[in-house]
Amino acid sequence: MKALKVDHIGIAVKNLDETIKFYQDVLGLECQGSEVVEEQKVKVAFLPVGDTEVELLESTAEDGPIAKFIEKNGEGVQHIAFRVENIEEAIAYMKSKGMAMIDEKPRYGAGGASIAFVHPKSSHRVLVELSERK
Ligand SMILES: C[C@@H](C(=O)O)C(=O)SCCNC(=O)CCNC(=O)[C@H](O)C(C)(C)COP(=O)(O)OP(=O)(O)OC[C@H]1O[C@@H](n2cnc3c(N)ncnc32)[C@H](O)[C@@H]1OP(=O)(O)O
Ligand SMILES: [Co+2]
Repeated sequence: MKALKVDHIGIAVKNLDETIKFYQDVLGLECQGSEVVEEQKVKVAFLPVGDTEVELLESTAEDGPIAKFIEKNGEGVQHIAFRVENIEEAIAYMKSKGMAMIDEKPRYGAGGASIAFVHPKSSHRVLVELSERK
């Protein structure tokens, strides 16, 4: 298994529209659209930069992972997503290396990706997302 690239950097924000303005006006990025991902209780916006993307995440529910993260830490980088060739193989490989998987089966990710999270306790306190895109 080899991570192919940084697919995106996930940033927890309180207000999507306000934060998008910063990335557009100050960093010159363009928002490629937004999507509600019910399963993760988030509304996401993607802003491509080079061959990767910034993923802005606003919570849609008080008990969602982004709401909890902001409650504890405030806004900021919440996860890093690595692109993998085959998500099932990547999950199996991670498990063989003793990683604690939050998701043992692929879940739906924004834009139709297949994703799985590795628990930060296994990955030196960085929440790692694995992402396969067809
Ligand atoms: C739409 C999709 C996409 O890209 O397509 C997305 O990205 S969705 C992105 C949003 N979805 C997700 O994040 C789903 C996966 N995340 C989760 O299941 C959860 O957020 C967990 C990562 C398990 C954390 O849950 P919770 O806060 O309830 O756990 P906890 O308070 O017991 O925390 C356990 C330990 O992990 C640490 N911890 C918690 N969140 C962390 C984070 N984001 N980065 C690094 N460390 C983190 C805590 O400080 C704590 O450390 P200590 O024990 O040392 O105090
Ligand atoms: Co993500």
